[in-house]
Amino acid sequence: FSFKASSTLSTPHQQHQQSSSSSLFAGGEGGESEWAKALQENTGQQSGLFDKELQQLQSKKLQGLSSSAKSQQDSKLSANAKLIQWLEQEGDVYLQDASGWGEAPHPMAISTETVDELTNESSGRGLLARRNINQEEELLKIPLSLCITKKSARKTLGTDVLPPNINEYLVMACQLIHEKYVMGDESYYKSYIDVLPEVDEVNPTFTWSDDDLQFLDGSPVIAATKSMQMKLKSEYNMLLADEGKLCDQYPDIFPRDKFTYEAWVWAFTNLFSRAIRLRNMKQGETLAMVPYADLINHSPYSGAYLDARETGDWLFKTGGEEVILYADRGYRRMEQIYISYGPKSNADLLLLYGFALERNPFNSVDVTVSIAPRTKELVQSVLENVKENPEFDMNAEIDPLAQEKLDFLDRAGRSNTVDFPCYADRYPTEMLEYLRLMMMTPEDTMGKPLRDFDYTRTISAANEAAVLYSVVEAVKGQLERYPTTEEDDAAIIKDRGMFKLLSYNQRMAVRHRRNEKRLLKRTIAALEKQIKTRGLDVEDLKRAEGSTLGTVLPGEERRGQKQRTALEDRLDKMGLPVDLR
Ligand SMILES: C[S@@+](CC[C@H](N)C(=O)[O-])C[C@H]1O[C@@H](n2cnc3c(N)ncnc32)[C@H](O)[C@@H]1O
Repeated sequence: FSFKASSTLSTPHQQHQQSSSSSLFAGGEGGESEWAKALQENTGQQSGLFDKELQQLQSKKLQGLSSSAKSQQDSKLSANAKLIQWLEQEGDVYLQDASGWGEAPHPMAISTETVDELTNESSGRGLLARRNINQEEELLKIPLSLCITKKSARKTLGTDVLPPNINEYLVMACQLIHEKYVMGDESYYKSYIDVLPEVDEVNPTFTWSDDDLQFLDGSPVIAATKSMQMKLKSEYNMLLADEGKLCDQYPDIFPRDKFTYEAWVWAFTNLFSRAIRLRNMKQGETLAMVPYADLINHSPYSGAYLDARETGDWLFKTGGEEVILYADRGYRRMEQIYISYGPKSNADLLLLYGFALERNPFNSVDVTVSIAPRTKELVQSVLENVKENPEFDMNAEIDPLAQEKLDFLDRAGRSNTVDFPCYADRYPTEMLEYLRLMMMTPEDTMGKPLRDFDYTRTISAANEAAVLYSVVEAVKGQLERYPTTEEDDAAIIKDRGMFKLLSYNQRMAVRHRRNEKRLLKRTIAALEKQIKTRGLDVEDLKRAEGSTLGTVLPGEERRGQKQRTALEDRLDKMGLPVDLR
């Protein structure tokens, strides 16, 4: 089997569609050779041509494998088959490839091993098209009654033990631990729990060792990871482990030897990388672990996403709810099906899902900008300590608007530090507004108060120049934090033999830091071009570049910030309690 062989399955028109869709996925997701590789992988179901073909290929492939790899493969296959059986029995989910009464053959099958085409790294299990699939075809339907949610967790562990206002991540983590470590073979969800990966199969950065994290030195992912680690530990202690908490209060339900911190980290590894927020529920929204649906890998180019709907047809509503997925486009037989986990940057993916993409249109790097307004006191104190601050501009002047700027920020509930996601070609308006304000001079205000200006728009050419130059400076500052250059990283990756010797985490880290540097360099180039094309680099606007106002003062960057970091914003959006400090 090869990609070319597949063309016998499709019409010329379909072939045209196929090649255009595979070029869309040239970022290592669904490209042609991955398609061919996926073909050589495997599924766990017994009947039908598709499975027979795959089994034949499978046995060929297994010939080259060690016996431990073979037995690992076998146990994965049997876990897949058991999951499908469980879903059919318990949820009446139709997953067969044969047509039945009123049911079309199920369009997908589980592959136990998929790989990223560009990096050749494993992406674990995935779902493949069993046959050609039309756009908008229904791909799956899983009843909510089989999902793990806050409701199922409270019901399982006791509604009196876990109060109604408890955070859904925390309570679902408890149910996951309960099913895997307390109930084990007796768990109702056993077939589902058995296909959930271990921590070392996912490797989100919050589970990395400090040695591995060192490979990310300079990257904002480290701070995000450390915050997350602290957060997980304190949530664990506050809910379960501290004196008088659940392990003490209800030792039968929360036995300490099962509700360990390791189990907690396993539960969160699975929650962060697999739980889905269903928004279209009868009663608002809910976070859910959805068996089978959570076997679908991520592509930032996919237009498909999972959501809930009420069961039954338009005439007879049955009162239940189910999770559904429609095809975002046509798929050819054997192609891997992807959904979008949302517009996530590589840093987010690495932190929560344990992988990053070589091509990601949503990629960004968090950059901190902090402009210290030069009040009289500040300038004096810095000049007094000039030895410690050699980079400080000796001609620094007091900014006559400094105090007004600080008061303005204070009234708006803002601090003088912004942490913003830097994309190669766009900047958040929040950052531009902040910088426009901080760069105001008496020539801009002409005596009017600062609050009379609209900072969502350009104030003056000189102000805009100062803004863009300070973004360049902040981005350069971020680049300087890395101990190695992009070229160093590229050389490490290029030496394939050596690169292979690094662990998965280390390889991910090197690729990631290189991609961050690439993005930051592109940002600088784009900004410099913009400054030129907008005519902002002319001499009489020089106050911008040489401005005493545009520099980040030593030690000022993180001091006294009130505002949340970009990570906290993301956790907030995910529904986690976010007060990390
Ligand atoms: C919802 S699960 C998808 C199924 C998963 N592959 C499995 O084996 O169970 C999400 C996890 O799949 C992997 N994954 C998903 N999309 C990926 C991609 N495009 N590249 C690499 N790994 C991916 C990551 O390990 C991620 O944490």
